Amino acid sequence: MPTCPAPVRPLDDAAAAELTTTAAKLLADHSRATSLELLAALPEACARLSDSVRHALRPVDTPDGLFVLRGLHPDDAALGPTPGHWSSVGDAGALWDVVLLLVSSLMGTPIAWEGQQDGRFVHNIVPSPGHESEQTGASSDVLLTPHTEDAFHPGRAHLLLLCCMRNHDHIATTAASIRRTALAPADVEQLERPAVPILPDDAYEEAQRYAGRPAPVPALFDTPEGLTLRFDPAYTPLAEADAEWREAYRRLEDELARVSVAVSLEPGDVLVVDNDIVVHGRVPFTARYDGTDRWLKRASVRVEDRPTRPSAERDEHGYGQTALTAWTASPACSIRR
Ligand SMILES: O=C(O)CCC(=O)C(=O)O
Ligand SMILES: [Fe+2]
Repeated sequence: MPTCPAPVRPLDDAAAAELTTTAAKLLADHSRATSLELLAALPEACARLSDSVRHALRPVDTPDGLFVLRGLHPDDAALGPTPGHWSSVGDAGALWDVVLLLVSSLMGTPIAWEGQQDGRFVHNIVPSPGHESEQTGASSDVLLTPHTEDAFHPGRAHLLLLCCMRNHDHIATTAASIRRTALAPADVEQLERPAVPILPDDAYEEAQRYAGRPAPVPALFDTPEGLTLRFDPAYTPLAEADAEWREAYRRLEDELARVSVAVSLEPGDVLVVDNDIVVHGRVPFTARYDGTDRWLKRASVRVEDRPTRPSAERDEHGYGQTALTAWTASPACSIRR
């Protein structure tokens, strides 16, 4: 896999300063990055940002289905030690939560899940003791298998944003674009057929207990701009599919592996991934557990009215999970802060 394969969108010093100053002011006005009032203030704050920031955050515009925004510079010492678990992050790196929320809001609407990381709109991805072999962001020893983020749910993000706080060991995120694959038309046709469901991943304990019948979903969808995909083999009961579908799925996995790139994020980099075009994962690594581990902040963004998904998704139950959106999130929602 090539090591520096993603299109880089540079952010000049003035644009970077604009984002961090705006974020610092929002944080000073609302005291916490998790404040609902801060979320509600994001659109107005974004409206005041310059064209050069806006230009850097134009939609993903290549078949790579991703880009790296480069030019932000977190102060490693000021961040403090990498927490050992998302639940102990507290306010660490809160300025970067707000920067990421601003970047997200320029591209769409940030979303959160009540059932994940306490309903926070910015998740912290850190290796955690006891979780080394899971298929979640908290793992380390295992390859995090390429997946569509929140593939089990019709309300999943259109864009996934990963902002790097720290990555001393240059641990790569992997990314594979369906638009770079060369599948036979017969395989595409097979995989456009809803054969098996995608089940909630281990980050959603409540959804995993949902009693409703899972709906079979297609892995591929044809759009005027090209194919999109919904893919999470680790949570797909492949044995329930017929042989033809399974074989086509295996060839899809092989093609995605063939075109996969490894993106090692530097502190301050924001990787923007189109969740309809690209599956992402992470290479295995040995966690340090000494306060200097890799640390990413993650946001999920909806971009409404994109013709990238089959309309049948609207009838799915989503295993009882509902995405909360930043502008309409209100204290009535049971977000714990
Ligand atoms: O650690 C990474 O690079 C990616 C982890 C992941 O899949 C995620 O945060 O959604
Ligand atoms: Fe992921």
